[in-house]
Amino acid sequence: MRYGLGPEVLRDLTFSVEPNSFQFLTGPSGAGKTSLLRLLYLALKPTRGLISVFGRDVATMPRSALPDVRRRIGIVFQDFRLLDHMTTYENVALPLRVMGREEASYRAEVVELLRWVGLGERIDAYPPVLSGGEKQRAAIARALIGRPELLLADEPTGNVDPQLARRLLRLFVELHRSGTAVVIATHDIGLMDLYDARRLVLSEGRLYLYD
Ligand SMILES: Nc1ncnc2c1ncn2[C@@H]1O[C@H](COP(=O)(O)OP(=O)(O)OP(=O)(O)O)[C@@H](O)[C@H]1O
Repeated sequence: MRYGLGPEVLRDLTFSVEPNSFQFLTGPSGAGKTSLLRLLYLALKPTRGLISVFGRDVATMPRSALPDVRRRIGIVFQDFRLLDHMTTYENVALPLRVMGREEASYRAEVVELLRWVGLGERIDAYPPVLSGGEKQRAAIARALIGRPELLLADEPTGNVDPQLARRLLRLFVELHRSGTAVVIATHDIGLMDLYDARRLVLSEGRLYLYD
């Protein structure tokens, strides 16, 4: 992967994320973690090389197939990407609304998840008035609500205190136990030490696997 005429950001990577697996993706700032997650989310195309997602080659996938593939992926962006004109509840419920579900069938589920991530009091608040940590938890809840087959999370505990980080990690582990493949990009060694899992380590554009 390279951006424009810049240097190669990622090179000679070979790995797979197995269904129902759990892994941390780590490496120093600028090592390419976000780029790798964006490649897996099909938000970027590799300059060279082959990526297949859910068994389909990304290079030959028609644009029309993208929404279906993305619906199977939950993603927590580093900058949250919440919609400011929707309440916390509406942001989190959005993936279910897009799937065409009736509100009556999911309202309780959304409220329960919001309570779980500690946003029970912020259900009707709009993102501009949320703190960084609250936005992060709303972004996590939105990524989890559709029970995706693959969860990609970019520094999902970067804005919360260590106690809440542990709680969120537990949520990711539970999701994994219920059948989701989880990839968590993080710098936080303390967080990784809390859960014995595979580590994908990026360094100078290359990937080292510690199973
Ligand atoms: N849109 C872009 N255009 C040009 N270069 C980019 C772009 N996005 C990222 N890069 C470069 O690619 C490299 C990898 O960046 P990336 O954001 O993937 O790293 P990261 O490991 O996620 O970093 P951090 O931990 O700081 O978020 C960096 O050198 C960065 O400057």
